Amino acid sequence: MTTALLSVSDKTGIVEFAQALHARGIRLLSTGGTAKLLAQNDLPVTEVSEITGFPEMLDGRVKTLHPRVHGGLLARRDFPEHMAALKEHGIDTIDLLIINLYPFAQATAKADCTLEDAIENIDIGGPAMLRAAAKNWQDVAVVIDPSDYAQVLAELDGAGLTRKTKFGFAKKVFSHTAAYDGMISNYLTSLEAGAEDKTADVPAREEYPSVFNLQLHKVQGMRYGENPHQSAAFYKEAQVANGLLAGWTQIQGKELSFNNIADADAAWECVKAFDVPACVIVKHANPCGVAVGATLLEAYEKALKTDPTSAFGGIIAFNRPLDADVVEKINANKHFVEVAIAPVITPAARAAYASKVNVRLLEVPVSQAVNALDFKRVGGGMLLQSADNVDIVGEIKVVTKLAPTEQQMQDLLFAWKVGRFVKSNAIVFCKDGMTYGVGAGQMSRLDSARIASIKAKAAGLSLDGTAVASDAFFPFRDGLDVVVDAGATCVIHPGGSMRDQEVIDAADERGIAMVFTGTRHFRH
Ligand SMILES: NC(=O)c1ncn([C@@H]2O[C@H](COP(=O)(O)O)[C@@H](O)[C@H]2O)c1NC=O
Repeated sequence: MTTALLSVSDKTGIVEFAQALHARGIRLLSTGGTAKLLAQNDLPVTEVSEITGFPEMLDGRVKTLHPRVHGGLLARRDFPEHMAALKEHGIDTIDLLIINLYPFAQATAKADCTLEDAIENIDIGGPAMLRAAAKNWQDVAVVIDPSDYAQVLAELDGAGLTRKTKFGFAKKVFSHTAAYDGMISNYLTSLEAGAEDKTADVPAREEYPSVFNLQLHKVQGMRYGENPHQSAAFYKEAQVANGLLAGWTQIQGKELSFNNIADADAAWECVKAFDVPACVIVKHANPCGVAVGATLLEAYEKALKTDPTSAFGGIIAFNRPLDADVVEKINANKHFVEVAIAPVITPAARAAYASKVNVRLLEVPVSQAVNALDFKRVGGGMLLQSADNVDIVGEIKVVTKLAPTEQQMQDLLFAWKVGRFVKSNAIVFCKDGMTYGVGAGQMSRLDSARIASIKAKAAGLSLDGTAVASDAFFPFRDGLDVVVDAGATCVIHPGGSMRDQEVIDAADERGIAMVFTGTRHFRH
């Protein structure tokens, strides 16, 4: 390896890396700003303009777009005719390319970014060199990630960069340029009509671009998908926001399955919604026990009471560090869980779980972060929407003669929070920071109401004095009658039905308190 070309926008670590290359006898070529920085640090550097015979021009739009650069990158060293062409035209080979591109993402994230600014931040020469070098990966190593600098130096000190490393770098490059172009496409196709006539303005943008590009990185292949005859793999975003499930650290247990991950996400999203110690137990993507308490132990014991039968083999999530006392209780209850999730699993809790080798333990930092967009696959298409991450929009309105007491209001708000994480139609009975009955995923709200009360009875729980949340309005009074017959004394739902008055009259007639939220929380 004799010659390296360095051309970076983000100059972090570049001086040290260039020093290390120089110390290994590698000649340094570089573009304007990068070359200047290297020279300031006493490194002998040849400017690209010296070898092209052209100054960098057009405000940097043309720097490296020249046969002396691209010939040096693209010539196959094992093709005599390629090498002869280089010799004929006096072109030297370039063996190592170190690049990062104009920061389009950072530029367009700024509130005052005009269309002109955005366009100027589209790198042209960089991707061209990246693609050239990556295409010729057998002869040229191309490094875009500063975290790879150390590996490059280590391999240079050995037998030279391996084919595996160079091919890995080439794959990384094409994924990177695909993501870079995807980002540009998302930006440009989100501009509102007429942006092209006002390039000096900050352009108005549609929420959803006309072409949507998304890049995901494979985390793991899976033994199977939702069912054993389905294949599956798990992918995640390049940058997972702190607090989202995909940022998990697995402490113990077998590999997570497709259903484990889907259910873990449901449990984690629900438990994160609470700001006091909380426990959520999920089965088949629905909470079958949710509770808050003064301690996690109390929250766990309450959550388990809702539906101990369904809780067996479920996914359990906590929003506070999980300590040994809770794990010991889980073990004493012979409560088998597939996955346990918490922001921290203390060494004592890990020790208490150590003998249950099949239980997957995940740590995920707690935060209020949610996915910016929610996706749902349909045949030949994809639905995109923003996250359903509001508890209540607007004011809660008491619509009955009877207003809820302070305690009832607390129970109603708890039930409403839980209801957001229950598949529609959702009916949730709650009291004292705990779910008493969960009716999920029924085609009729009436059936969800009936199922919730049947399940509560099966768990030996009385629904007397409970608060009920319904994820959408009661279209008729019948659903309301079912929950009041079961023992509920207050109800929260969005309202907005044609027959609101019929339902309000029914609530008054039955002597319960009812509030409207004005917000619906369907979940499919
Ligand atoms: N136009 C070109 O020929 C060209 N060649 C390299 N660049 C980019 O220029 C940047 C480095 O510039 P400088 O070394 O002048 O700070 C890199 O992000 C590199 O990707 C170019 N700039 C943009 O297209």
